[in-house]
Amino acid sequence: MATLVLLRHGESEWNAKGLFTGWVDVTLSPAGEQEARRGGRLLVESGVLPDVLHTSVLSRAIQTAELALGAADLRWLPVSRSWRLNERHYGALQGKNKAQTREEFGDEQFTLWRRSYDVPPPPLPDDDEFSQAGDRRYATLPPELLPRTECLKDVVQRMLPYWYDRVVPDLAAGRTTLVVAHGNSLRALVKHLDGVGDEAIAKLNIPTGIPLRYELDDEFRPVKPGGEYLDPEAAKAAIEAVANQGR
Ligand SMILES: O=C(O)[C@@H](CO)OP(=O)(O)O
Repeated sequence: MATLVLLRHGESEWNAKGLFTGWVDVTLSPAGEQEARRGGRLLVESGVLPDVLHTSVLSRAIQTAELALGAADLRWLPVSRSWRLNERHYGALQGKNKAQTREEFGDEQFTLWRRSYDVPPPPLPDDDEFSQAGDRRYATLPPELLPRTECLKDVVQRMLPYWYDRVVPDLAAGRTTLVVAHGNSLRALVKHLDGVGDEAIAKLNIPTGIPLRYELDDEFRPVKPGGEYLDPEAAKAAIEAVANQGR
């Protein structure tokens, strides 16, 4: 049996403005910083003390982990970071306002781009101001792996190698493992863990800043499907708010 804790970063500056973010490297809003610290306090109050940390290479996840672990007096934890835990690349929607996009393209197309399993938005040109084509943090990534857009299926495919090769070994060694990542990279991981269907995953949303604990069996599958938010009431309201973004 092993304990896995998933934490979506706190509210970012672009979450607050209602913009599609993806791989754009925005920082936390002041409210997001508070959420991150509260996430750390929830870990302590629930007696869930991680031994290791995994994050994406995006600042909002790194900041969240630092603030949460600071609040839990666990800044010293060993850490591993990977682009494979990054948010879904949102293609040509990066930098666009969600409500305006919904108005311009209609609810069906908006929902398809935002929550369908296998329909990616149009690709983002490399010369776009919100492109990551020249970003140093991806310089060692083979060019064919650097996405220009992704659907959730693509995220599952690029995230799973990191899960099997880097996270599972920590769990197998009995380490309580904290993964701090993003709305859609965590949806991809939850889809895998809980075996959520391609249709049903459209309805699954992850709130910012509230740790989600999973006890995993010897095959690294949840003992209790869906896991357990450390603040279930707050999670319920926040999940609803994520679902309604752009409306
Ligand atoms: O903009 C994004 O990158 C994500 C997460 O904030 O948005 P959504 O929840 O709409 O997929």
